Amino acid sequence: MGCDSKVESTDGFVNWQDIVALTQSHCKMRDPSRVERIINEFVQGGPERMQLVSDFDYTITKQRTEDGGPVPSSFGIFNACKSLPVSFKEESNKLYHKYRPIEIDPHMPPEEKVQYMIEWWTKSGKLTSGFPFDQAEIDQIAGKYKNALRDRTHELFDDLNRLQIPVLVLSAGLGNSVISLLGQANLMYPNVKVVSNFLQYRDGLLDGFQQPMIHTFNKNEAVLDGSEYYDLVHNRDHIIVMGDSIGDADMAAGVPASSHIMKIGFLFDHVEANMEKYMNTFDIVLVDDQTMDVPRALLALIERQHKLRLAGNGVASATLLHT
Ligand SMILES: C[n+]1cn([C@@H]2O[C@H](COP(=O)(O)OP(=O)(O)O)[C@@H](O)[C@H]2O)c2nc(N)[nH]c(=O)c21
Ligand SMILES: [Mg+2]
Repeated sequence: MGCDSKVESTDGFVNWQDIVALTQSHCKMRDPSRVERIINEFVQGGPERMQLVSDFDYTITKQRTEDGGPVPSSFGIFNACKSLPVSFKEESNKLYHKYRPIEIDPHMPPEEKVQYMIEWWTKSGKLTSGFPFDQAEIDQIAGKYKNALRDRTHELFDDLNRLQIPVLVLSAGLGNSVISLLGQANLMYPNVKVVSNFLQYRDGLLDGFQQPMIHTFNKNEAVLDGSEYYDLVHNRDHIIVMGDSIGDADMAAGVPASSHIMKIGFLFDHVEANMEKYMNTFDIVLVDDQTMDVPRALLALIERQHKLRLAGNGVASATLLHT
């Protein structure tokens, strides 16, 4: 259905019920009035105050494809490469089976998990060392999944590029796969930055991951402190955060407390069991939504008001259908 917005207002105020994408039955909001307030702040602030932070795996890629085919994670794309030594695959599997249950253990407090996660990413880096590896292998596999991106991802990235809104793709996975897939899908616009774990080479052989290590518990904007990207976005206090895991909601941690943050969560697995947690964590929960329609609807409103302002018309007085 695209990002239709049915907005009729004489004072520029947007009612959430008029945003068609938000009225869909699979779009859930704990507090619609809060969502409405933030949208109006975004609309009034304009594109120059906006930034978007997104997870990659199962947020930019789909959680479910039309043909039911699986979508590998960024580490999964690497692990599917044929030239990897058998011992690498075995050891890496062992690590996964040891640490993944800890990562998702609902009883262990996060403070305790951090050490285990650092251990996992460190051991994984050590394993990813000492053998030759050609990026072309990742490119070949990633290329097969260009169509596994959410519907209208291209339109979303076009919107963001046109509005010059910085996009941070933050992934605790493997950056080489992320960049490869986004690049082959022609989405690596100049306003897109990928912060993730990248392969490092020494003397022609793999030598683990480059620093800083990005794991599930430091996967937020604080890790950017002092970087060029931080300088670019630190004045942009209107933030859209998108993710599919509960931890993704914290990706804007590190930005000034006064910021307005809209957290969008894509929920697919174990919907009933997870619903309450997602509703308490994200402002908007999208259940089995494999599109970018909701973030696009927000951007359409921001762009519409921006254009009216540029045209010398301070408030929205137009009726705009099917933008
Ligand atoms: C170190 N390490 C971490 N992971 C997983 O990769 C995920 C990357 O984290 P993420 O960027 O939050 O991606 P997500 O969208 O999949 O949540 C983590 O949640 C871990 O479960 C890993 N997965 C594989 N296959 N191999 C690894 O070495 C490895
Ligand atoms: Mg994810």
